[in-house]
Amino acid sequence: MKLPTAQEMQALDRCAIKDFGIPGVVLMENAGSGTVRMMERQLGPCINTFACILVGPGNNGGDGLVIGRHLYQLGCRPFFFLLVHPDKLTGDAAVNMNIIKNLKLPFHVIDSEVRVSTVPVLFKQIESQGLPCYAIVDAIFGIGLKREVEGHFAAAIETVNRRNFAHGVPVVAVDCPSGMDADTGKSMGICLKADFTATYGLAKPGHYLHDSRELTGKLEVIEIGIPLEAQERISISCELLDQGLIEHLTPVLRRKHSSHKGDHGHLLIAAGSTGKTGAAILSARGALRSGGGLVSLLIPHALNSIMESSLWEAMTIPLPKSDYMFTAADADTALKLAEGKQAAVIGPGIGTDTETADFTRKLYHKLPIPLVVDADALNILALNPKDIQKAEGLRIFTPHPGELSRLLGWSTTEIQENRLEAARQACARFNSSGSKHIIILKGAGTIVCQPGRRLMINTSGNPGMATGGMGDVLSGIIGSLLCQGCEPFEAAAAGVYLHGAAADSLYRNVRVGYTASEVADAVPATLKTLLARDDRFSRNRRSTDPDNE
Ligand SMILES: NC(=O)C1=CN([C@@H]2O[C@H](COP(=O)(O)OP(=O)(O)OC[C@H]3O[C@@H](n4cnc5c(N)ncnc54)[C@H](O)[C@@H]3O)[C@@H](O)[C@H]2O)[C@@H](O)CC1
Ligand SMILES: [K+]
Repeated sequence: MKLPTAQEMQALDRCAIKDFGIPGVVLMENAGSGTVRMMERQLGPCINTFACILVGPGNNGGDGLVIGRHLYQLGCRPFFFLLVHPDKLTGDAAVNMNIIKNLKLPFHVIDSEVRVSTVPVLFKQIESQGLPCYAIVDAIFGIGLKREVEGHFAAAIETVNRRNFAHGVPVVAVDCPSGMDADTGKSMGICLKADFTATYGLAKPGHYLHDSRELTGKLEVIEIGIPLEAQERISISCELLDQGLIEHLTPVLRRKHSSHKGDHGHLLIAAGSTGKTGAAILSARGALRSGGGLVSLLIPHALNSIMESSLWEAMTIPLPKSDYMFTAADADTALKLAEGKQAAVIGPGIGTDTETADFTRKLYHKLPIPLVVDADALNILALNPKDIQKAEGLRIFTPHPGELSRLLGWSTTEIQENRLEAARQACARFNSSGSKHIIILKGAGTIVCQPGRRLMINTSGNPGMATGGMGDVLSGIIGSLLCQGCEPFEAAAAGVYLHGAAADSLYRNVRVGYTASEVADAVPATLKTLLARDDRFSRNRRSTDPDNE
């Protein structure tokens, strides 16, 4: 699914109205009626209840008026709380206000902080008439929010968030919770906390970024009649990364019956130092568990026995001049060992010693094959970010916000509040003209971005993943997908989705306490589930295939 920014969504609306002749008021009617259908699906029938509808100054408020009218049709009594004087509403919102007046439906103007403070009292008065409250509808601001929320708007949002006057009453947000920046998910001073959000036409990036899950609640996309042709005319760069990506795992999932290990790629991993040998093991495990044919692990020679005893399936290559950490004197050997491999990973657990930094920089600049650049390798590059553009082969960077902060010189808060922009900036800075290095900005809603390509926000994953070693596993998964023949962007995106989906399979039984190695071990079953869900892979299966047993 495409995720338009506020500006792109406005362009889509305009295109539907101007190019296809669909009146805005029709789109608004569809938005409102669709939301009421969603409410009845989620909350049950609304007959013999009342609803409080907070109406803002723009078209989001107009949607709220339509919602109230449709609830009324179904036997619910709507009470409108207008945050602007009704005479100030314009366009389609004014059309709908006129209908509310003609129907003589009750409304209260709460256009000052003092008036907002009367909302709980009015609520109790309505309640005392003997009807239960069905829902509070937040139609204050949608994608037209322009600045920090202040004054009586902020007071109204705070009143709903406190909800001490309406315990247990569900809050339904219209398009996005008021106060949320639809592009970034950032709260603009204050943001309403919804239980459900009905968003129109397409979801927006903000619904998947920052802390928006807590603000948005359960999200549903309501079809409002914007023609698909309009989507083809408006360029939308951001997309949702979901299981639709499975098709890009074709090289991994479709194996010839006669395939052998040499058909599934050979990955080189440079990882580990004293105290961080686990990072190397986890990266190799991620690679092997996602179907990699062969994995060779470069390791400082004094640590080799640990690797040999822990990793049976990977080959370890002790580097002779590196004792407990990688040294520059082994860089040429490592470059030589990369010959014949399809991809490499560098960084998990290597530390940032100056010798290791020289070793890493040499590999980073000289390796001609695609290289996943992770963890300490990113911290090493951050010491001299200007050099990042000078690389022989394609690079896939996998920073978490802290690592990207060092690379970009932004604070982690700035990155978290502007995750899409941070990923775009990194893409611009790390690429020179013609290069296609990929950025994976990790965290809730991991972003995958490549110049001239799509920008994707991941939907898989859960808070249980916030524990050591998860990133090491991801680096191995992506390296392995590269080796198996996935295109770089697809390897990055599908790898991110697969990693999160494997963790989600564990999260179904436990919330916290599962480990990175368990996530790696969950990858094969996750791949099988993804395969089973996708018809393209189940078609043409023969009765003798193991899956049919
Ligand atoms: N044809 C369309 O354009 C459609 C629009 N729809 C709805 O319309 C919404 C967008 O409508 P608008 O563009 O009117 O925008 P909004 O209704 O989101 O808000 C804009 C209004 O709020 C004011 N405002 C913005 N930030 C403020 C702040 N911080 N403090 C105080 N006032 C502030 C603006 O001056 C303007 O009056 C969508 O989110 C959606 O709910 C839907 O009805 C579908 C069709
Ligand atoms: K809203």
